[in-house]
Amino acid sequence: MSMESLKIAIPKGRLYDEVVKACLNTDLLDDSQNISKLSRELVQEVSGTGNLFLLAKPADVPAYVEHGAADIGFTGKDVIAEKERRLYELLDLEIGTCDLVVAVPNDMDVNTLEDIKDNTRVATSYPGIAEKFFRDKNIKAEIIELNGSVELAPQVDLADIIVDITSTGTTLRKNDLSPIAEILSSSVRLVVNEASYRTKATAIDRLSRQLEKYLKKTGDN
Ligand SMILES: Nc1ncnc2c1ncn2[C@@H]1O[C@H](COP(=O)(O)OP(=O)(O)OP(=O)(O)O)[C@@H](O)[C@H]1O
Ligand SMILES: O=P(O)(O)OC[C@H]1O[C@H](OP(=O)(O)OP(=O)(O)O)[C@H](O)[C@@H]1O
Repeated sequence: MSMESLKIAIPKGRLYDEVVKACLNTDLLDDSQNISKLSRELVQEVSGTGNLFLLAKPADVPAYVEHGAADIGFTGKDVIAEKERRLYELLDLEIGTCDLVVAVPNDMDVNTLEDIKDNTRVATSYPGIAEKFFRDKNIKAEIIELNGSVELAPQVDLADIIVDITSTGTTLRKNDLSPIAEILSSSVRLVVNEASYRTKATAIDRLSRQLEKYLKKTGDN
């Protein structure tokens, strides 16, 4: 049976290997149809299927999907939640798991959210999520947007506290920070363009079922 071909936005950084591994268990890709991030080609056509893999920054995957440059995409819930978008979130792949937390310097006298004073400066790469979180808690925070190495900011007095990802906890620990609240727990999700889900429903539903089967198989082990 010939399937509709799909444009698939995938994250080219740390999530790449696990996302490709999941795709290898679907019609999107098989072992003989290699894609490679080492080639530096950001659009890669898969032989035989007409599927196109787009290698994007994880935070940009939702934009490619929302605007229809990609039919579907794989990326972290953290970056999906950062901005309100018109797209469907179809599946949790349970890979790339990490937590978005509020963390404070160990020598700061703050143990819970209630201890945070008004006008506290918060460094984060998630200004949308952080803004909303503190607003909902009636805490007046001043958000300072950074693109990475957020744990550095409190050490040089650019910010008082941070909102950032933690996974093993090493980066927080090595920078004398402790988490005091979890904002969201993240993992890789399959997201789908709204129009593509109407015009390519057969291929997308089939893919979703294959991924679910793969998840069940890996979960059982
Ligand atoms: N320590 C971690 N452990 C597991 N998953 C993580 C961790 N940190 C981030 N992630 C997930 O991976 C995504 C970021 O991936 P990656 O680090 O490749 O992108 P990036 O932030 O654009 O990095 P860079 O700017 O270094 O290319 C996050 O959005 C999150 O979903
Ligand atoms: O709990 P850990 O296992 O230490 O992981 C957490 C770190 O991983 C990510 O950083 P990344 O390596 O992507 O660098 P970045 O700070 O430039 O985003 C995240 O932003 C944390 O800094």
